[in-house]
Amino acid sequence: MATIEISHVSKIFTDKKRNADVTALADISLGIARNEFVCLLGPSGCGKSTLLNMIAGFEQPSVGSITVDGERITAPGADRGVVFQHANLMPWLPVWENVAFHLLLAGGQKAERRARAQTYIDMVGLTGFENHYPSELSGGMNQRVGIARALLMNPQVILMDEPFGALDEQTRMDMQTELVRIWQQHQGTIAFVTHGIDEALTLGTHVAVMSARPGRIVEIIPIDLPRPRDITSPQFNALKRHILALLRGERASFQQAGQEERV
Ligand SMILES: Nc1ncnc2c1ncn2[C@@H]1O[C@H](COP(=O)(O)OP(=O)(O)OP(=O)(O)O)[C@@H](O)[C@H]1O
Repeated sequence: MATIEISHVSKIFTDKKRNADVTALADISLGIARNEFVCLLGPSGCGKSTLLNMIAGFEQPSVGSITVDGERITAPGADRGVVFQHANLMPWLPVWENVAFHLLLAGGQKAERRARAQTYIDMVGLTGFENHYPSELSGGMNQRVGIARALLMNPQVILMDEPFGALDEQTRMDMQTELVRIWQQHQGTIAFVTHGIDEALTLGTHVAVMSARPGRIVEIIPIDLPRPRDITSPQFNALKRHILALLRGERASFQQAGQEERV
């Protein structure tokens, strides 16, 4: 059985201001197996974040169900670590205290928190920055702190919502390399939301291409390319061309339907 099982999930939001319903997702079924790294790729507004938020337990499906290791998701839990576009760190706490923040909430002793934090600080390549404050770090380093904080709970799955979206190109590529290394070392299951075709193809064991709203899964593409991935290789470009064609097809049907596009 898959670690994450999304079964016939639809999500309808009620837009109270306009007195209308918005169907964000329609009949999504997707299984993510243990240790898979699945990138959710699709046009803006197709419901990627909504789907991730439902796996996280922040939102509930209107129809269908989501399970993690067979347990139906009804609320957030320590089995799922979440990393957002912005790390949302506590500016008054040093790196190690931010990494061990959940242990602080749980009433853990300082020595234990410090020791547990160090493992993950080392894993994300921040050794030596334990006592720095978030304002003293670059955007990429702050994201590493956010990733370490999510890993510390040793979650079954890590859910990432455009975690590198706010970084410059070079830092983003460095972070992608780091994330693949961490994923290989940590042996986790990852669902990763992105706008970037290159990013999805660089990271994923699979890319789930989604349609414009209401979001559906158009195709789940297994990515068998060797790592580290060569973004200039003919195989990489062939996959990119295929995904572009899928997304262009989606965009054309979206525009024909007379809807506004926000890509
Ligand atoms: N709380 C909400 N109430 C009403 N509508 C919502 C709510 N959250 C999301 N939506 C709508 O659901 C649709 C999907 O939004 P979502 O943020 O999941 O898309 P996305 O693919 O992650 O977009 P982007 O790539 O631009 O971040 C959008 O049309 C959005 O306006």
